[in-house]
Amino acid sequence: MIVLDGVGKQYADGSVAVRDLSLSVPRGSLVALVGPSGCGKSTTLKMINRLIEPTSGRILIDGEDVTRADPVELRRGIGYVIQQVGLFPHQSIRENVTTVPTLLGWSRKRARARADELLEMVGLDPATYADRYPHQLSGGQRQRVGVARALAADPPVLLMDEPFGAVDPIVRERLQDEFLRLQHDLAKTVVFVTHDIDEAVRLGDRVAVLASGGDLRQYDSPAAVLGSPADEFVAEFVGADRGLRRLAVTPIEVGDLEEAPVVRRGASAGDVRQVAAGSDVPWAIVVDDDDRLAGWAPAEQPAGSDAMRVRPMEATVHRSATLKEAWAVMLRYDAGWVAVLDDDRRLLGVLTPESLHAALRRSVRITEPA
Ligand SMILES: Nc1ncnc2c1ncn2[C@@H]1O[C@H](COP(=O)(O)OP(=O)(O)OP(=O)(O)O)[C@@H](O)[C@H]1O
Repeated sequence: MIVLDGVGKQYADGSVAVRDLSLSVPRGSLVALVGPSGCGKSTTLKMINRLIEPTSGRILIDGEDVTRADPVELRRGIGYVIQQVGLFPHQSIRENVTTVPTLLGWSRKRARARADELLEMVGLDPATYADRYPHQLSGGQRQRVGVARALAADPPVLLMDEPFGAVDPIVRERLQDEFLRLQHDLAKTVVFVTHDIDEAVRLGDRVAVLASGGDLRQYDSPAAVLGSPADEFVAEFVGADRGLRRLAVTPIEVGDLEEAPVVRRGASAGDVRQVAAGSDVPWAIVVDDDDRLAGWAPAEQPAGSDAMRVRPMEATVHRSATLKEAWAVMLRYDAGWVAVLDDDRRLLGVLTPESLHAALRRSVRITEPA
């Protein structure tokens, strides 16, 4: 756990970058510091690893005051990833990744094995990339190396300063996804600086919105920052389209789902008509004997045959999807509803535009401050 306790930084010229910031970052969670340019995000981050010395307050990592620690020792326990990666141009990718392990006196063999493991982990095949030099990589690949290097000595804490800021939006999204997957497995304590609210709500377990001078205006879950901004500044910063953004950070919950009329595979056209008549939709979902989705059947079945006509069901999402993904699927298939499935493609229920709206409202009620 990282605790900032009344931390401040006044530069020698008298300018105050951070006035009085208190914030706790729970162990294993990712906190995104977000705010407009010049509000003190980078200064705050650099005070944690003492690239900048605070002029007031205390910073504790697992109860230990960082200002009492030896700065070099301290930095070895803290991974640091910055936008312009800062790879050494004349060293191979493998050598870059093993910088800290080498400083720590690891054997060549162990450091090499670790580098290969990490390159693999960030999606770079070591056989292809380990012996290349930084200029032989794309911007996105260099950022991955930056992440691998920061993780090399398996530090419990990671500080990331706009790490994906220098790449185009599509690569950035891919890097964010990859990083989320890594973080899911590694559960580092991460402080992540960005000026991009979308990135902050996508990655952060919690989001800290800062105004000029490191003034903490809201520190909350992404859904709460978007759904109930603490003041005008936060509302403006998260944007007028925050409602749309909320879709992306609100997961589907089984309680949000509606029940749909269901028939088993092998049912007759008459069964479909009967089941649909008992509900207010002109269709039924078809499942097999294990409740797995098999398709859907329109209530209007061809005349003259009692065999049920089943159509393939494409508008589906996994239960781990967000409301945004569900909405996108609904639009893509021009469907009035999507089926929500578990890992075994068993039907959990359906989501309609109405239930989607209700789910969004629910998410704000839950996260609204008491
Ligand atoms: N060495 C310095 N001397 C004086 N003032 C500084 C110094 N470094 C930063 N500042 C000022 O401190 C304030 C905070 O800077 P900081 O880099 O922390 O902002 P930031 O929120 O990370 O901004 P950005 O998103 O633009 O990187 C700014 O007003 C900046 O001009």
